Amino acid sequence: MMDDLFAPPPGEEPHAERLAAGTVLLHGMAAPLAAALLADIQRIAAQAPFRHMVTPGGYRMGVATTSCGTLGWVSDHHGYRYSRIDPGSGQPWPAMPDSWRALAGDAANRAGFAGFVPDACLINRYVPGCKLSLHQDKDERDFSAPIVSLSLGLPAVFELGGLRRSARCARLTLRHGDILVWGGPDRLRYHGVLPLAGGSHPLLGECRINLTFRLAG
Ligand SMILES: O=C(O)CCC(=O)C(=O)O
Ligand SMILES: [Fe+2]
Repeated sequence: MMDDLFAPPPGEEPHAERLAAGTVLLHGMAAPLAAALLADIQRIAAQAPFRHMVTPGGYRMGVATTSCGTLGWVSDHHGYRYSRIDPGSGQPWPAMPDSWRALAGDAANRAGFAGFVPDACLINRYVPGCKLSLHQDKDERDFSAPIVSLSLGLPAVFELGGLRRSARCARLTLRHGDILVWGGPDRLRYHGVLPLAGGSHPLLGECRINLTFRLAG
């Protein structure tokens, strides 16, 4: 597959690009695992289907989301929060696969954040035209743990802003298999995703899936 040409050969370290003191892009780190990750995502989504959450302001999100782990991210007219229960099913969220937790811990470690053990993974699905407005990830209880973000499928333009909404954003392309880690002084940076461009990915088709691993509780 085309994209695999850009993944590091087995046993070789992924190219790590430090973008800021607490922000590292691990190019293609997850590409060799993409098929297994996708099979896990399909299993999780069979139990906790992707849905379009409604923001506290009453806006239906274009991005479709689900979660796995002890806690899942939910939004409704009461606000944004983490919940042990999937409001769609009334059941706990699907378990986070051990291999996902290990991969996220490994990525965090390579970025300089040792000992990261996520308890939540938010799974976002974008189709062409979908975007995610500039925001901070601040619903988690403890900001000492980083955010580990893994991208699959179509490439997206990610906006990396500053600690204030008004700060100028850097733009970077997140490609299939890339893992972006931000933490420490960068943990509360504003960030967002520009409208996804059209296209078709050999493995995922006309979509992009992003996993964000968090320590939420
Ligand atoms: O899709 C992405 O790359 C970012 C997702 C994100 O920022 C979030 O889920 O909070
Ligand atoms: Fe975010």
